[in-house]
Order: sequence, then structure tokens, then C-alpha cells
Amino acid sequence: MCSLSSFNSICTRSCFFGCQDEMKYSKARKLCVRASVVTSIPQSLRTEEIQARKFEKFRVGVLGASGYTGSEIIRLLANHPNFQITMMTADRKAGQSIGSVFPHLVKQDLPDLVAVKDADFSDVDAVFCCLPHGTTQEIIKGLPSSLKIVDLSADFRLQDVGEYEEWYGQPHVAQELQKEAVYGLTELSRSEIENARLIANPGCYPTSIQLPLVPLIKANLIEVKNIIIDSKSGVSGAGRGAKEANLYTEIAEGIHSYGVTRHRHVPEIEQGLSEAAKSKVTVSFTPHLMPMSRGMQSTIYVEMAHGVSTDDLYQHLSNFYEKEEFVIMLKKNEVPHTRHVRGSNYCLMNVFPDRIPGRAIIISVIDNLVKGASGQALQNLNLMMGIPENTGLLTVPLFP
Ligand SMILES: NC(=O)C1=CN([C@@H]2O[C@H](COP(=O)(O)OP(=O)(O)OC[C@H]3O[C@@H](n4cnc5c(N)ncnc54)[C@H](OP(=O)(O)O)[C@@H]3O)[C@@H](O)[C@H]2O)C=CC1
Ligand SMILES: CC(=O)N[C@@H](CCC(=O)OP(=O)(O)O)C(=O)O
Repeated sequence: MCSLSSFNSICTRSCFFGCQDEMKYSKARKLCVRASVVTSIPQSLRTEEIQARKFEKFRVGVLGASGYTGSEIIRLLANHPNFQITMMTADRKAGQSIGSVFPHLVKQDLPDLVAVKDADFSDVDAVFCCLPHGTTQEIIKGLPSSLKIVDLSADFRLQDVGEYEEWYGQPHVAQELQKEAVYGLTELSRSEIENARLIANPGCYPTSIQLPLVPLIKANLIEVKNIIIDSKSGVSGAGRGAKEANLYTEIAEGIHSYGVTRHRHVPEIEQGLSEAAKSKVTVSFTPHLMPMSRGMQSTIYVEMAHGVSTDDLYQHLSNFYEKEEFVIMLKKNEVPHTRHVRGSNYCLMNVFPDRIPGRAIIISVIDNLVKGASGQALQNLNLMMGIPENTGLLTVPLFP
């Protein structure tokens, strides 16, 4: 018979099937889920909890289903074996069917969009909250305390409420919930996410930046001063709402910087890097808008610690992410392309030596709507519900 200690290393089908003895279900489930990065657990274990609750799947609500991240949640859940969308909300588009708002989703058998005030939260186990910041806190604070929530907005990402109020220019009206929220950068906080009720899903730029930098900072391989980050995003990052600045004529055939020195993601990036460094880290961060619908690249210029080479950075990141499903170090010298992650939950990265001795250039790419938003949100909800983290997320990128 297999023991708990043998589970700790790797969960294989054969070891699991031998393990029918006195092991506690929840502990086994957590260990298996952690190991699911390597291999998946048997369906029977996952469905046991669902069957015990007398319905086939966990019932999920999508708040803000008529927006871009909401529609990505719907797309990803279309083939998810354990989640069923039972409620979807919209604001201006309340009352409409999802097929009329998003024709590519017309074949999904889903309820019509309702206004949040008309949504029945007693009928769902978990919600994805895909609403604008500000609106989100107001709505989440009124939800039943039993609900699991993955919030894609920025409302619960900053631990320091004063910093939130300064950068977002509005008061925080759900400060108790802020204390409960867990920052959901999945690969870096698995155990906290598994036990969380409310996840603050990271911003797209902070995801692409922290995935390479946090492991390097924790290992003292790079200096934390003089970090320069140049990021580029597709236009879907700005949401579906009509804005003059996002018209085709304003975006096509050119690129431009925005939020120079004052983008709202600066405190979020600095919060994550400072926690890794255990000291205050400040960065130079400039985002750019690209004439593409989705995709994001961060090019990061760093100074290496004394005696450290780019090979050391490469080796450390390769080892750190070796067993991860979604974070991939490319072969040496291969350049990450946003086109190679479109529609997928992957983050591709690589490290290059700068011409200036002692400096390195790190490049990471994600799809802003997937690993930068809805894909990571689903990764987190899978973990929170005890489902293998990659479920519903093994979509192959769209190419070309
Ligand atoms: N787009 C991206 O790449 C990323 C976005 N995020 C964050 O995720 C959240 C959603 O983003 P995204 O999907 O792009 O945004 P969209 O603008 O595309 O969608 C917003 C959604 O919220 C609804 N909504 C707007 N105002 C209200 C309100 N007052 N009350 C209730 N519902 C409302 C809209 O309904 P209707 O359309 O019917 O008016 C729509 O369904 C935002 O907080 C964003 O910052 C995070 C990471 C990446
Ligand atoms: C291209 C574009 O406009 N991108 C958005 C970032 C999207 C995002 O992650 O926003 P939240 O932090 O608000 O969730 C922006 O720069 O505001």
C-alpha cells in the first residue's frame, strides 16, 4: 500500500490505485493536485466530491460575461469536464443571449445574460469576476461568504490599501476582503491558492514580468536596482468597451507608449518583486500598445549579481520551471514570439547576454487574455476546487 510520504514525490496512476487505505481524502487530493503538474489524477477521485453533492459538475457564475475576459472564460470552460456555467451577468448587454453578444459562442448551451442585481448566487459554487476595477469591490462585498471567487480585476491585488487608493484614485470599500485575498500567480503560490476563498488574479503585465523575475530575485542572481521593463500589449488588454483611443485608425500601423511612469501595474509589479527580495524594489516600467488583438511581450533589462552569468540565469529558470505545464524556457538563443502563445495558457521565456558586460536581457511572452487573465483564473479555480490544475487549459496555441 502506498503511504502519504510516497505521494509527496510523484503521483502516478499505479501508486494512487494502490492507495485505498486509511489516507484522508482531502490530504490525498491536495497532494495529487500538486503532483498534477507532472501527471493527472484519476477522474474517479475528482468526481467523488461532485457526486457526493448530488450534481454532476461544480456550478460556476461568470460576472462580466459580455467582456473579453468573460468570453475567454466561456471559451475555456466549453471543454471543461468539472465546471458548468449556470449564471452569467452583463451590464449594458443584460437580457441578451451570449450568441448575440459573441457570435463565436453561439453553439454554447448557456443561460442568457442577466444584470448582477438579478443574478441568483445561491445556485453557484464559484464565480469568475470579470468586471472593471472599482465596480468589482462593490459587487463582491455583497456576495455570499461561501462562494469561491476568482477576481480578474485589480481590486484585491495590492495588499496596501493606501497604495490602491493612490494609484487607482478611489477609496477601497472592501478592506476586510482585501485581507483575505490571495494573490494568484499560480506557479509561485500554489499552496495558498489551494486554500483560498478569494483570489486576486494578477494583471497581465505583472504576470509576464514576475514569472521570470521572482525566481531570479529569490535566488539572488540579479541586482534589484536598475531593472528596466519594456512591455507591449495587444489591444484586447483594454477591454471591449468603446474608446476613441482604441479605434482601428488610432492603433493600426503604429505603436505607442502609454502610462509612462504612472501605469497602474507599477505598484503590483513592485509589490511582487519586493516580497521576493525582502526589500523595497522599484522598477522603470513602460507599456506599449501594439496593432494586434492579443498577445504581450515583456523585455526586461537586468544587472546580474557579482560573478553570475547569463548561463546561470538560464539554468536557474530552466530548473525552476522544469516540471511546469505552462511556463516554458525555450532552447538557448530561441526568441519567444507572441504568435506562439495565442489562445493558450503558455508563458514562453528566454535569457540573452547583453552586449554590456554584467547585464542580461530577459524576454517573456503570454497571451494577455489567457495566462494574463482568464487562463490563469481557471488554473486558480481548478486548484481551489481540487481539480488538476491543467484541466481545460491544454489548448494548443493558434498558429499562424
Ligand atoms: N483584457 C485583459 O487582457 C485583461 C483584463 N483584466 C481585468 O479584467 C476585468 C475585465 O476585463 P475585460 O474583460 O477586458 O473588460 P471588458 O470591458 O471587455 O468587459 C467588462 C465587463 O463588465 C461588465 N460591466 C461593466 N460595467 C459594469 C457595471 N457597472 N456593473 C456590472 N457589470 C459591468 C460589462 O458588461 P457590458 O458589456 O454588458 O456593459 C462587461 O461584461 C477588468 O478589471 C480588467 O482590468 C485583467 C487582465 C487582463
Ligand atoms: C492594453 C491595455 O490597455 N491594457 C490594460 C491592462 C489590462 C489589465 O491587466 O488590467 P487590470 O490591471 O486593470 O486588470 C491597461 O494598460 O490598463
